[in-house]
Amino acid sequence: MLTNLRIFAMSHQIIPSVHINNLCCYKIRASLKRLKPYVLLGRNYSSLPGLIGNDIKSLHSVISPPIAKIRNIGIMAHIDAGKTTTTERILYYSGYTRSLGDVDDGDTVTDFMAQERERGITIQSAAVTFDWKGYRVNLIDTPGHVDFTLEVERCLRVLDGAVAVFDASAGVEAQTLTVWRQADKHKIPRICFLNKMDKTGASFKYAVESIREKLKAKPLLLQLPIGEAKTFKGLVDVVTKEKLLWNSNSNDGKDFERKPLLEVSDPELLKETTEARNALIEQVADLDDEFADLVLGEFSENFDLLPAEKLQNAIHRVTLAQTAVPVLCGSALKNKGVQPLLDAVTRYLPSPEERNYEFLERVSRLLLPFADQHIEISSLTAGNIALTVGLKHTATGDTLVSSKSSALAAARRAEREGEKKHRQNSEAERLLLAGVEIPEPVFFCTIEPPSVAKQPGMNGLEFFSGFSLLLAHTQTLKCGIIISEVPNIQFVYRHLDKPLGDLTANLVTVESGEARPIETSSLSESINEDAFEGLPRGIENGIHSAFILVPSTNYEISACVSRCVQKAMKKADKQVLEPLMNLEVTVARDYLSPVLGDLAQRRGNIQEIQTRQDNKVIIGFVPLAEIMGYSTALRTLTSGSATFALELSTYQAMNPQDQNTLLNRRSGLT
Ligand SMILES: Nc1nc2c(ncn2[C@@H]2O[C@H](COP(=O)(O)OP(=O)(O)OP(=O)(O)O)[C@@H](O)[C@H]2O)c(=O)[nH]1
Repeated sequence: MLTNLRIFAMSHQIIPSVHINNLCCYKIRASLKRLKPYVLLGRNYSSLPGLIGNDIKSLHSVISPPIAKIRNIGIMAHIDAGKTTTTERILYYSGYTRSLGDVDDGDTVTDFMAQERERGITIQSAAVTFDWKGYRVNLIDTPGHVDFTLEVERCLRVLDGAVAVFDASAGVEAQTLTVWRQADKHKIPRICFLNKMDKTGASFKYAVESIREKLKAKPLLLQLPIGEAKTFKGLVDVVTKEKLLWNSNSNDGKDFERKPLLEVSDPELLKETTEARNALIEQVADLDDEFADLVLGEFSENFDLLPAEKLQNAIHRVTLAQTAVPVLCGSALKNKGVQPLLDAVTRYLPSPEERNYEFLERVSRLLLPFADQHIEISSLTAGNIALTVGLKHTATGDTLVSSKSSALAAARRAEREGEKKHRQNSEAERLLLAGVEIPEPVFFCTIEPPSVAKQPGMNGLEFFSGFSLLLAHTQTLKCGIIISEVPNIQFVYRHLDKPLGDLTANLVTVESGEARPIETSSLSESINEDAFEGLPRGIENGIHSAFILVPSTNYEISACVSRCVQKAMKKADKQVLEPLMNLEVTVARDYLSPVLGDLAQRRGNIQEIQTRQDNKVIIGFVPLAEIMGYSTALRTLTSGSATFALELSTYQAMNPQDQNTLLNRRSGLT
């Protein structure tokens, strides 16, 4: 039996979680003989779903729900849209917790790292499992901060669906676009939740328009808000034509009433809802042939007679096909709209069997995640997310198989499928699980512990597979967010111990098959034998480093080659290209001038200043070299009220003056 796991590594504890998908009823059997559930209870948790005390029988129902009843979802958004707050409400209403956690009080379940609680932001993804109306939901809360884009990417790979949370007063923001594109890449069906409907400036219409315009998505309005900002008190279910009002005496939002809209009591709202429902039916019929046939046949005369269930089934198919996105609204903080969101998750997002995965794997030890707590289990049905421990050599992006022969069989099948180029959803696509796409690195440095004693603190970095990933994470480190585990960043030059001989690098051009020397560089110190083992790599590194102006290379060979290329470039007409970043800064009107002034000093090129509710959004470009430490500067300039997002745009030619300054600085002249 060919097996296949998706590894989802959880922080630097090196606990990869495993997402097992399968169309049929295979089971994973762990080699563990003992079945010993252990749960470390911290905050006020209810018993885990289906688990009463240490009842092992009920544990089986915990770990073996039917695949059709499983939802593996992620919550994604721009920073501060309210993902963690929404997740907290979800956990509370599902009975997973008995008290409401608050980001602002630093006691949420999913933001369990000390840094997360201190800063009130999500840094690493947390997975939790709970039940909702007979469904098993595995949920991952992902970070919204631009520095942790990679963390979002590795989560998306294991999800079958996602809830995109928006701040209803801001609509689509810079980082929303990034995570939306990532979800597009992994073909993840989505639901939009317009959160913060209670906030001053909240606008349902504005947020929906921004989804249409900026995300180029087709919003399906499944709800309408009753009131906005201060007057927000509930919502209308457009599909069933019911109003949902939250009891103002209920602090936790658990109690709400669902009533049909009536002509006598709500004539205006009923009219508005009927119009919205008719528009929704037409929109879905345009996207789903089966539903179009139904609507045009039986119900063409009167859409009111169309049963809600038929419409819901069609919305599910459209969501799965990703031709449109259901839009819901609410206020997580004020405890409104979260239960209908959960209903929508189970109703519209796909189960694992509706996605195209087929294989599973034998593993030695399995754990079910409950944020920072884990329960050990012996087996797990396909379609779940679980953790496995002790895999020393695996990293994010790896695919585990049960044996070499199954891996070879998979590779052969993938190859065969690869030849059939035009087939959609090919077997190859299903066999070769998507890797993590690492953002292009923009910083280069080497990190070393200041002493051997500090080495264990850095072990977590090993888990980031590959050099470039480490570089990508350096960006995070530079921004000063995960500092406590990692020592200071320094540029490090390596020395070789055993002298062997001198090295000379010659740079030549080859014209009509004839080599003509351009430049020569010799190394004054001697190098040793070992250095020659990595000769091709060293040469490549040297040329690379000469062009991109990194401060150091790994080996003396590289240094010599680099110097040679740099000398040749000095003689030539050279043009330095520097990384240029797309920048979007959201700032309160009062702080616009100082922020613009600061950007001018940073060689910023402002393209547009938009008005978004009470805020101004500055959109433009800025050279990466000028934006170092920007988060601290911006915080100081705006008393911490502004946010910004950065993304590599392109490499642009520097003007002669800036280029001279840079080259002089690099050669130590200034
Ligand atoms: N008015 C209002 N504020 C909210 C709502 N939901 C969340 N907030 C506030 O918005 C801020 C950010 O909330 P979080 O839940 O941490 O947002 P997040 O998206 O998880 O943030 P990151 O994980 O850092 O990206 C907090 O101060 C919340 O109290 C809401 O529905 N209404």
